[in-house]
Amino acid sequence: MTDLTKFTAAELAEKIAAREVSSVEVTQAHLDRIGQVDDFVHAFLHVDAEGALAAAKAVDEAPERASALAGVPLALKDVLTTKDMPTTVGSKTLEGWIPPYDATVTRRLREAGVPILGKTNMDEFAMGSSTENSAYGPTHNPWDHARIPGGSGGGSAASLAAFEAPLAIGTDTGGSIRQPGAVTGTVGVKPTYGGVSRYGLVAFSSSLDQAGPCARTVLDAALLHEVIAGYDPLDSTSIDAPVPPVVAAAREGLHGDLKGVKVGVVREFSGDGYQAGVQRSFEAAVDQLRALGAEVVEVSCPHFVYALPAYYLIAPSECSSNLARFDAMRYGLRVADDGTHSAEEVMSLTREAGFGPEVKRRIMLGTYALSSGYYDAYYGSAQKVRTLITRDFDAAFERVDVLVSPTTPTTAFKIGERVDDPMAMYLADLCTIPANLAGNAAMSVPSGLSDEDGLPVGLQIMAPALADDRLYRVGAAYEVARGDFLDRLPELKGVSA
Ligand SMILES: NC(=O)C[C@H](N)C(=O)O
Repeated sequence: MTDLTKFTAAELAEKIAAREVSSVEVTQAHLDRIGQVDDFVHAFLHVDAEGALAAAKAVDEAPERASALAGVPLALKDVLTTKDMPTTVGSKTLEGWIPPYDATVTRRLREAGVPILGKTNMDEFAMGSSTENSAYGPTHNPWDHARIPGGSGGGSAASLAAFEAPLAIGTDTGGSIRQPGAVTGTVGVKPTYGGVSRYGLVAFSSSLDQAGPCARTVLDAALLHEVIAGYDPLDSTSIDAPVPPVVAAAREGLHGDLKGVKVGVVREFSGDGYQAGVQRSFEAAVDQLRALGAEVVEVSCPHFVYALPAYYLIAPSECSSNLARFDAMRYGLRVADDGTHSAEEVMSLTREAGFGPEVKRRIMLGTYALSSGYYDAYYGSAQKVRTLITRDFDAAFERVDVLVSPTTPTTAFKIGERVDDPMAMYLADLCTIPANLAGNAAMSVPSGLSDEDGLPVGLQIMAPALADDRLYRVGAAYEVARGDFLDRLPELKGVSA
């Protein structure tokens, strides 16, 4: 029998629409796959077989398709609220919390007839680059069990690479969609800030957080992008503008022609600290873009090298304020509530017990950066750097249509390798952070496997705000030239094939 987990989302959607297969069959096939491999991968924190199958059945019984993805199941990062499933954000603080409302992204998925298989693992409050900061244990990279799947959205990316889901949702504050995409050989897109509603996205750093699509192909990501994007009055930073024509752009890209497209290679993102295999994969990808007809030039963005330090002032500052709401009174965990402690003691003991070390580190960094006397020197300077980075992008986009770089300096590192070295962990986002600080759109598309270690490498494509469609055109064209490589994914332990 055909293995329904091996198709793209676009193919599955067509088969379901033509009633060649039912959504129930497709959803069940993925639930079975999760049952077979997830003890090994640990991509999911919660699986909702009943809910997913009920949604699938509703699609099968509906007279009309609710969307282009109707019936195709999906894995949802556990940072987006779901009123019928727990939302833990990878933290003990919210263990068992069932939100009273759906995030706008969740609601749009349901309205589009997309069955939600479950919630995926993540670094606690999306702080991390390896999923090792999850309070529920790490996710493993399907390419190598001993390695990280990236973070914070490692669960979403791993679920795609392990064929547990054809589509997933991630969120990207500093790279949490793109870096996991790169190290698992999957596609991840951070849409323009404001392009996808943040309503119901548990906030880490509100001026940077952005939900986006994760998939195994560029066209699949585009189809999902179109379902979740668009203006939402419930999010004050949502952009009231038409969604860029991402699906049409992906289809155009599939013709494999990039004549007339100008591509800028970011000079600052190469050299020391970049693994040789990553560098070679990137150079080969640039050659392929050229072969597709693109005009390639080198572009300097001199302030990008300050993006990482600026991010580690801005993101922790916003986090220290956002996470103040976890006070043991309103949600989730409460300890020491035995009548012998004051309310303040209960709050502080609960925060001590509920937050992991990385979250505490960021709250302290942020509180320090915002404190009077230091505010101008730290937070204020970081905001100025943010403006300079935006100007670098503006200047670059006067010359080129898109910018490219490796998504990450290295391939997937070993579990445990960077846990005691926060700086090394932070460096995983060196190339992804500028797009978050400026608010523009960026994608990671696999550029095959590194010739050094046989692990996936990501090509990052960046476009101006509200020009997300450019990512899809270039990404899809490149993908055709690159060819398939997921068939080289090692067989997972415990899977009988
Ligand atoms: N949330 C993100 O986008 C991830 C980033 N690695 C961070 O730890 O902040």
